Amino acid sequence: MQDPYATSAASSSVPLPHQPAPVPLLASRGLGRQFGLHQAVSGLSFKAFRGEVIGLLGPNGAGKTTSLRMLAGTLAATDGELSLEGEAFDGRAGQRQLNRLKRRIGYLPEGAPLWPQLTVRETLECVAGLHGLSRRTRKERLPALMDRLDITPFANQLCAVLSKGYRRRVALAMALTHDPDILLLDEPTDGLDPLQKDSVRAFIRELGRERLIIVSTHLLEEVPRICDRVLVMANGQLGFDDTPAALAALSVSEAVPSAYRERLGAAHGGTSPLPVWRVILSRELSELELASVSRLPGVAAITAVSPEGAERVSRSGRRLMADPAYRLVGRPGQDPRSALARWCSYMQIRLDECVHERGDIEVAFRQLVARMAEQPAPLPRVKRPLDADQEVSS
Ligand SMILES: Nc1ncnc2c1ncn2[C@@H]1O[C@H](COP(=O)(O)OP(=O)(O)OP(=O)(O)O)[C@@H](O)[C@H]1O
Repeated sequence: MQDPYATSAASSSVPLPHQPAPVPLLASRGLGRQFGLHQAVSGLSFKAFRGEVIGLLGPNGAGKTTSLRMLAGTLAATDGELSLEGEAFDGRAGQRQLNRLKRRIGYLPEGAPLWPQLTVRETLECVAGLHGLSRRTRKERLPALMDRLDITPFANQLCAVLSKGYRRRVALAMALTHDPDILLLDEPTDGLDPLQKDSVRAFIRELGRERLIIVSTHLLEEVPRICDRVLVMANGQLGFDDTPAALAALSVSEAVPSAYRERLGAAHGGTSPLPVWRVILSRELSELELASVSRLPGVAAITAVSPEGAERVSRSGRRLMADPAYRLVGRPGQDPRSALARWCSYMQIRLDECVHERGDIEVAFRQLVARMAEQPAPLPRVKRPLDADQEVSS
């Protein structure tokens, strides 16, 4: 996985003139959806590229399903537009144009709706027919897909009697029938047993090598395993767009004094994490020495932390004070460790430990969502452009 700080530094570098900016496979600009007077999603903007697996996170009601439905072309947007390899689609896109979008997209909807009166095989045949796949392509693709998702033994079973986990797998197979290059998956591992969860996650990673995958999930532990990038939504708005490691790092940088966080974070989009190291030295630093460290290249701040268990026991059983521990905050994209090591050597202070604090994705998610909840909710437009539940016909 990429180092988040390396990413921040790279993204801030100016592209060389001869390098054309890559065209995103899917992009959304100011996408929004209003249901009646309720603004469910507003100002959703991001660019997504082939080969990315993007996690879409957010608390219940954040707007994830609404966003995925708009991206899949099954729900009309009331604001903004999305584009597929540069071709723009907005709420007024015609059916023919939307069908072109749908041919490129595989969508696994929330709840995995199936046709109860059809068998698994009939379901996949039917979906393949709707996508206009030739008999030959169906013969090659469907058995392989059923094998990969372990549903071959249930091929002749009615969908109505499938267990929740198998319904999910059949729905995933339906989304993949036409071999789309964009996959939008709404909670794909919901209801699966632990072994199947692992198998589907591995499958998603495999599929993501050559496609773009956007996957909504409440299972935060699966995000670092399958995603290269995370979008976090709350109140219908996007509040974070970076790597899973960068999201986890937010939990550590939350512990950084707010004055530094605001000063440095604001310069990097507000939610950018600051790189943090836990440092243990052979002796305590004076105020003067702390000020001297905070001026080293790449250092934003250094603060003393109270170590858990303020004392330790030596081999002889003697109680010793714990080593002085500090939290060293780097500037985004910079690594202050060598400067610190040189300073310690000059000052004849032993640098016992300098460990990158990676943080905890669950803690970071909670903190971020709580912070986003404090922001005012988006105001709906007074005029209703569409009825509350108007959808795009499929
Ligand atoms: N068809 C609809 N008509 C009216 N309101 C809707 C409709 N669909 C969604 N909403 C509202 O839009 C908001 C966002 O819902 P959405 O289902 O997108 O959230 P979510 O993040 O997917 O939630 P969850 O994690 O619970 O699935 C909610 O307040 C929901 O009640």
